[in-house]
Amino acid sequence: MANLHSSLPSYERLPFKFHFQRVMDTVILILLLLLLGYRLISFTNSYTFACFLAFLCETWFTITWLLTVSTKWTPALIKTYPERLFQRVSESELPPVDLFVTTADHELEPPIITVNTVLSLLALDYPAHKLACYVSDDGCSPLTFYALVEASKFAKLWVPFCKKYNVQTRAPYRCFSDKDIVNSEDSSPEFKQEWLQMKGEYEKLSHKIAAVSRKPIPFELDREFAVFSDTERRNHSTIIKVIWENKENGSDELPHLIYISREKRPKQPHHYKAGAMNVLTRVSGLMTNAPFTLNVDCDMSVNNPKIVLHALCVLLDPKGEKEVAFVQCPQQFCNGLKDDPFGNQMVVLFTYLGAGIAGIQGPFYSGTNCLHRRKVIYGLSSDHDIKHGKLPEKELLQTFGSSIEFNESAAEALGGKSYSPNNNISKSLEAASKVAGYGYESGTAWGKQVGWKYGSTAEDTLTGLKIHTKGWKSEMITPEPIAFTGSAPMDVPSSMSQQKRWTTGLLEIFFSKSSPIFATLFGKLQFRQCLAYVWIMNWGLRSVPEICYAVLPAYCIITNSNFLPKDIGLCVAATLFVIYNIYTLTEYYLTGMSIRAWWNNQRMTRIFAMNPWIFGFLRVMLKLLKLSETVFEVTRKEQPSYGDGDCGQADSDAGRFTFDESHVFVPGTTILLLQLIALVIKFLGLQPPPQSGNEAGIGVLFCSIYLVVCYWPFLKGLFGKGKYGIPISTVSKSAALAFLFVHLCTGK
Ligand SMILES: O=c1ccn([C@@H]2O[C@H](COP(=O)(O)OP(=O)(O)O[C@H]3O[C@H](CO)[C@@H](O)[C@H](O)[C@H]3O)[C@@H](O)[C@H]2O)c(=O)[nH]1
Ligand SMILES: [Mn+2]
Repeated sequence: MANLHSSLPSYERLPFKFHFQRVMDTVILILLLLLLGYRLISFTNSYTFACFLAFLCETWFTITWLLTVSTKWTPALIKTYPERLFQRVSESELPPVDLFVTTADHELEPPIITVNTVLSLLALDYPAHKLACYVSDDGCSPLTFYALVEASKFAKLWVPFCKKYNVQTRAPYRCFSDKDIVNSEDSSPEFKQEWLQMKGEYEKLSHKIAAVSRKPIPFELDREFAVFSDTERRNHSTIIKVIWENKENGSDELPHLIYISREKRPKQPHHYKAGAMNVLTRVSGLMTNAPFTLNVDCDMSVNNPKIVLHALCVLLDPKGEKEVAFVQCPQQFCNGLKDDPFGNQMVVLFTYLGAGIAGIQGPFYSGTNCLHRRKVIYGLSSDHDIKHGKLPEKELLQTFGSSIEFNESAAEALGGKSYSPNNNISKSLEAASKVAGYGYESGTAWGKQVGWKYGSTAEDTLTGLKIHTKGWKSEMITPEPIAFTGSAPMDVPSSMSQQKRWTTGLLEIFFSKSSPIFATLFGKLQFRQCLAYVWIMNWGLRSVPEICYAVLPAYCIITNSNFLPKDIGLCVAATLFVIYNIYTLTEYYLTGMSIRAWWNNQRMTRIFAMNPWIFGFLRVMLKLLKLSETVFEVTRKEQPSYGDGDCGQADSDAGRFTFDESHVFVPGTTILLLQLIALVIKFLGLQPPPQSGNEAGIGVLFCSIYLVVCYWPFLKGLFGKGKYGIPISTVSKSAALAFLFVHLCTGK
């Protein structure tokens, strides 16, 4: 029986079919093709510029839809069975895992957030002596360091408490905001008492951190902090501090905790997050060299303490061992505002497109919540043949740089299967400092063939794409409860800048040597996986037809012309509109979302497509013309204040649209003003006489009004005050653009 059991796979990929979706996807595709066909035929007797432009835009939308359909067509679900894993691997045989956390700015990312993430990692249900947690601080902040030192003291109480009572949510602020835990009838008085005690300790910890953040740290008082005394954020030497070392090698102690702030020098490129990840990879390679790494952003805390075991079900499975490079867990958000007002929770997107991609070559690497194989990060392809230590020394030097110690560890990781924990923590400090220096990578393969890839602000998608190109698969796992939870941007400007960065980064990849198209032609990227990558990279390109299409109704009303097809063609377009909306609404309903959430997402898709995406597109164009470089702007994270709500967000105005001075709001405001001007012209009867019976009819009017409804938050913003109002500078720019447009249309 035992044998039979041990031969069962520890994970399964279960394909399934969304029948309803397939039918609807196909119907919509057919309608789109009919519309294009009608347009082509009607061009023979009536051709107008507006119709031609509309045809081009609709062609683009049809291509986008085709990519969507292909991506969603064969969804799959991965099931993991940790109990079966233990039939094959005993607890003492479990491999070590290195944990990476990145933070970059103690103001945009308050240290208490990082602390919670780190605590949730230290408390993972996994032998502690096989874990090592490395925190990369690109902000070189003594405050972050201080917070981690204090957190490690608290961890000595917290981790045993979590394990003793099998607490499920191990990020303290989330645990303490869940009052049901302690109010439940099942909890023992002893637990309740300890819970309150822990809560008190956590409060002390957060007060300490808050107090220090209000005043400068007195470096001279504490030798530990002296290294920070003459540092500037972008000009300092490497700082590596072993905050806690698990010297006893005990499984019930705490995992190692190491703070790293890599060397930075002014004007030297540091490659943002990708650069930080490569330093983490090298330093950990010297210190613990675990065959697997788990990386999270500073705001993504563990929600399922058994997650490493679930991921290992895939990574250690005989089949997974050969095929699967990384295991990705979805990004889910615990601070979700009601009805997703800013359309950034992406629930429906993850459910359908996420499952779809999982059924092809596997999920994209999304930068966080992911377990990688170290040897794949070091550049191994799926049909590799490197045996232990077989890589010639010269090749190692050219690939991995000049550190002999690191090259030894890399050779071991590439060839070996040594799963026993290495413990060279303090001994490796000097070598570690060297590999974290800014010049270390020059002339090596870091950022190109090995490690996290440079050249895109979506380093995650690029790195994952390179791995898929080598023939590896990836798997998406969704255990119960969900693996990690984080925070989605809480306001519109942050969402906009995040969308802008994503579009920029994705489009950068599309136009580079690493483009998925080349990867399919010359590499091992599967064809439909390529289409899935093109689908997501198409965001930036889509902004152009979206904007043209939104300008068309205003143009047609102002000039009294028409861009919509006539007769049957108009029926097709109208049916398409109705079916598309009913269909998307059903998808929201099926995922348990409200009608409001559906509408918010519909309108935010239009707003994202026409605002941040176009800036992403323009930035990449400028980069291609070598006129500017792209940068990674860190998203602001909200300070958690447990006690109210799930993630501590209880602002009554949360969910209201806010604006800032950024250019990102100019296109939207202009489009809105254009529609308003057009509607005024229409209702005052100021339109010119129609040309050859082609006047702007009810359809055009409907499109214009629909856009005003989509831009309702902007309309309110025109009259709002403070951060709720669109700044005068933005309104003036948009007004100038709108009037220029009207002038060009009418010649007046
Ligand atoms: O110079 C930098 C810039 C950023 N980061 C870290 O990168 C992470 C992601 O940054 P964030 O501003 O939170 O970006 P998001 O848009 O939320 O991130 C998503 O998109 C990024 C790519 O654009 C991925 O790297 C992330 O993993 C993914 O969660 C954070 O932990 C930052 O501290 C650095 O370490 N160094
Ligand atoms: Mn983030």
